[in-house]
Amino acid sequence: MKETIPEEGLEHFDEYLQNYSKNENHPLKILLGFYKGKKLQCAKGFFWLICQRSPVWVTPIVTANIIDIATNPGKNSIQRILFNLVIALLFISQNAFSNYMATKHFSGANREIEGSLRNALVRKLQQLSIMFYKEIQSGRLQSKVMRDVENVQALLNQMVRTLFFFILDVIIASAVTLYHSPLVFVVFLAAIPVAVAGIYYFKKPISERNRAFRTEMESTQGAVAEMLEMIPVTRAHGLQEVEINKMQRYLKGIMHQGFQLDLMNNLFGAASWVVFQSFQILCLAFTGCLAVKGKIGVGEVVLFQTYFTQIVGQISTLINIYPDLCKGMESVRSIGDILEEKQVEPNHSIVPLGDLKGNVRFCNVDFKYPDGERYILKDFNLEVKPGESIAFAGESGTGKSTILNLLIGFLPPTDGKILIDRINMVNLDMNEYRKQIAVVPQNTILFSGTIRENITYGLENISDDEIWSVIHEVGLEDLLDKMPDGLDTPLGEHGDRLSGGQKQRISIARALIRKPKIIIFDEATSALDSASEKKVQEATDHMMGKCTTFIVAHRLSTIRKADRIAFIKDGSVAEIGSYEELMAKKGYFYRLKSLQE
Ligand SMILES: Nc1ncnc2c1ncn2[C@@H]1O[C@H](COP(=O)(O)OP(=O)(O)OP(=O)(O)O)[C@@H](O)[C@H]1O
Repeated sequence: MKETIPEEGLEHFDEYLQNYSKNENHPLKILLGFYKGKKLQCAKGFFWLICQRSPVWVTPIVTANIIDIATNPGKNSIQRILFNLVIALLFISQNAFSNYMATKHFSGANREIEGSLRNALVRKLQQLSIMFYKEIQSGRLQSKVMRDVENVQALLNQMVRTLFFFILDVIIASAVTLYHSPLVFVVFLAAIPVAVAGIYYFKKPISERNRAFRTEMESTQGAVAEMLEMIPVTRAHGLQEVEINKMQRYLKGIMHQGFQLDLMNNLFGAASWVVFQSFQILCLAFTGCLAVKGKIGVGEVVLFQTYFTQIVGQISTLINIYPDLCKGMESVRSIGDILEEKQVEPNHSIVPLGDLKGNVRFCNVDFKYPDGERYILKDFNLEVKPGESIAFAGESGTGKSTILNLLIGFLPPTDGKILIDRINMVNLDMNEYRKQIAVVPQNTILFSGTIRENITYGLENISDDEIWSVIHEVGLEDLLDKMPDGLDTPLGEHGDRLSGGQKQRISIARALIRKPKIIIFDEATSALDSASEKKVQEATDHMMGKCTTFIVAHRLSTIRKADRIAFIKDGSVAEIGSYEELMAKKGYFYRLKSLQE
């Protein structure tokens, strides 16, 4: 049997954000909010759940009837027993089908919520500012997208069935008991406050220990991701034991918090078992006494006992899954940390940019990192004309990469403004702007696709000729000749099969194929040998004049051909001019250049 989830799509992003902001700090309300728009599906699911559960309510009545008939045989006893048997069999036999139908409706809804939640997280992660990522380990985020959403999905599945069955069982058992004996009903009622008191007493410590455990898991996941990234460095320096010891500290943390959580969960489970088993046996003794006194029949003793066992069973299940419910609620909060995160990259999109020409102007820009103490840029002014190439030079840490990040819009100026084609950057649609620029970052980032996919990343309908043209520009023909499937050769994770220089040239090819109006090279030639550097240098020189080019390079010889070089010192431009002019001036640039020779 193959069923599919009704395709409503996974796009519930705005709805989920509203759900979180409206029901702040109420995970249960947030959970119910996920079912918005799924009322019909839930109603159908509940109908089938009632059918599925019905044998549990009917069989005790049938059992009691048969026992009563057997202990007091009379006219038509066999027929009456057979009639009860048929009724019971009818209810029992439909259970498999109704179970399937209930699962189909609820699992469909819950899996869709699971997918939509992950989709909402992915969308939000794509909106958060680059600064947010500098502050949080990626492993923690992975844990939220995968593990926390899985916990919420498990919670939804458990919540629906267990809570619904509990409520129905209590109602049916109470109604039938009340009908047969109000006195026994009162004994039944006494179990409820005991359950509530138990949950109330254990609620806080279980929640706290769940939170501590979840935080510990997130930290460890972050540390594992970091350890994996560091493996080549660790191995190269023979620091395996240092890393193992570092990881052991995290693992001990999980061990400790997990142990505390297990103790609390089990104490809770055991305490409730003792209380309810005692209740059950008391109930049996009580109804037994009533039967001895002739107030109720033997069949009714069995009926009450079965119902009471059911209610106790349901309460025990509820109590046993309570820690899981807490874990799920904690995950609802954890997902909220991302969905409610305020560090979203602003994108006002007030003024249309149209075709970018490439005029860039920094007007009195001040910049300070949110957690930084000093201004990296102070009263920074610079105008770059379309097609001009400008290189930034200066000592390490003077803010060259920061200027490029401001230009990409990763960082907002603390004061002052950046004009792009005379439009203040804060009023631009950043996606429209960034589609017309290209960046070759300091650290090359490749993914596990093919060479073709890595070069054309995100672009469609790019011909082989266009790809080959940029491959020639960056001098990658030699590499392609050696690749078994040419452009369609997979690169392995992060392009690990390539040399640093080859990776960097692919990164440059990715920038060039976009035919950008502004191109930004952040030390793009730093990992290249002299032969590759020459080829890249030619490609860079080729780009100069075609589009506005910004370059940061430590090797000052590589920026020789730039139209102007701006020497950055104390947060602003200390010197500006062509290579020859700055060398002739014998100022800061000249001195730095002389140090490199
Ligand atoms: N996220 C951050 N938070 C606080 N300070 C930062 C952050 N990133 C960078 N800085 C600081 O800002 C200053 C400028 O950094 P930037 O990377 O722009 O310098 P740079 O001139 O490109 O250096 P280099 O030539 O060594 O690459 C440095 O002192 C650095 O420590």
